[in-house]
Amino acid sequence: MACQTFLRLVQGAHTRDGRSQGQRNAQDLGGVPAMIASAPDEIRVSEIFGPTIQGEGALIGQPTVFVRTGGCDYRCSWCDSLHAVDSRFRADWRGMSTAEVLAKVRALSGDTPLMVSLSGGNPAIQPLGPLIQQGQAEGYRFALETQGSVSRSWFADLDVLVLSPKPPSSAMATDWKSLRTCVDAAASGPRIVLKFVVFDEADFAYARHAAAQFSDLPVYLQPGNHTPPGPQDIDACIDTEGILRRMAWLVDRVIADQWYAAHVLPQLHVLIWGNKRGV
Ligand SMILES: C[S@@+](CC[C@H](N)C(=O)[O-])C[C@H]1O[C@@H](n2cnc3c(N)ncnc32)[C@H](O)[C@@H]1O
Ligand SMILES: Nc1nc2[nH]cc(C(=O)O)c2c(=O)[nH]1
Ligand code: SF4
Ligand SMILES: [Mg+2]
Repeated sequence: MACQTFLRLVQGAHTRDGRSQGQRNAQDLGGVPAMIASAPDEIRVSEIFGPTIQGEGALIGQPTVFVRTGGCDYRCSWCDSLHAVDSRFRADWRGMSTAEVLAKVRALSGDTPLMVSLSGGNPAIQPLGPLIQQGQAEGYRFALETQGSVSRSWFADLDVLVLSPKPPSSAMATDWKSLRTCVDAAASGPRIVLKFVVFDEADFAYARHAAAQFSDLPVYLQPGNHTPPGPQDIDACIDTEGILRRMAWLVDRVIADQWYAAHVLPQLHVLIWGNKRGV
């Protein structure tokens, strides 16, 4: 698909159906059970790749294998991983057992344990508890990235839980109660961090407000990117200039606000490779 066409598709998600944010989220959340793979222990996988470096947030720079699950209860207007969200890509997703996923992780890492990032889609809607336990028994560590809409008791077993609630520019509404439940579910175990995508002033204000409600959690801010996901010719339309402009603005904004506890980082992998898959 041509780059511009894809970009229009992604941006169009803002006003696609005229429903309110709350209505859209409620309907999407209602679909969660249907998105869990039919066999109860099967993990719906979009892609497994690496090792590469973690490009975002608290673990930036760490060699990591990514397990990207398929299916999400959100539809962020600017999602950079639509191939793991939109049902148009469903044919590329595959139901895999815990053993199959672990075997792939082992093969990619040359049997040397490292950090595994569980991302998606929303990995919280997949049965990942056994993978985390069995992988950890072999020395692998697990981080999970989620928007905080669905919590699981097995969050407590993670090494790192990255909660990335979605700001106004995403056109999604935050369920603050669910977000709190995620934090509570993980309270006894992993390191928990907040990561916010920021495109504009309203997103910045949202991040400020959300962080204030979880004042003991470290905060990572990253400039949003409008680079569409997918095709191989992605480098041709990477929005590097826009990303760096927003990055500079975000640094200024944090300093002006004396928000000295915040960390500001770009998506390093996007700067290096664009939104290319598998890196
Ligand atoms: C693709 S999401 C998958 C995990 C989960 N659904 C979530 O949103 O946290 C992984 C990370 O990428 C971030 N992300 C997605 N699209 C982005 C974009 N266009 N610019 C910057 N970050 C983006 C999300 O906010 C999240 O922190
Ligand atoms: N290198 C690299 N770092 C990442 N950090 C978060 C990613 C994601 O899409 O979840 C991601 C990704 O896809 N690649
Ligand atoms: S919650 Fe994450 S995976 Fe789902 S649409 Fe938003 S950014 Fe994409
Ligand atoms: Mg990504």
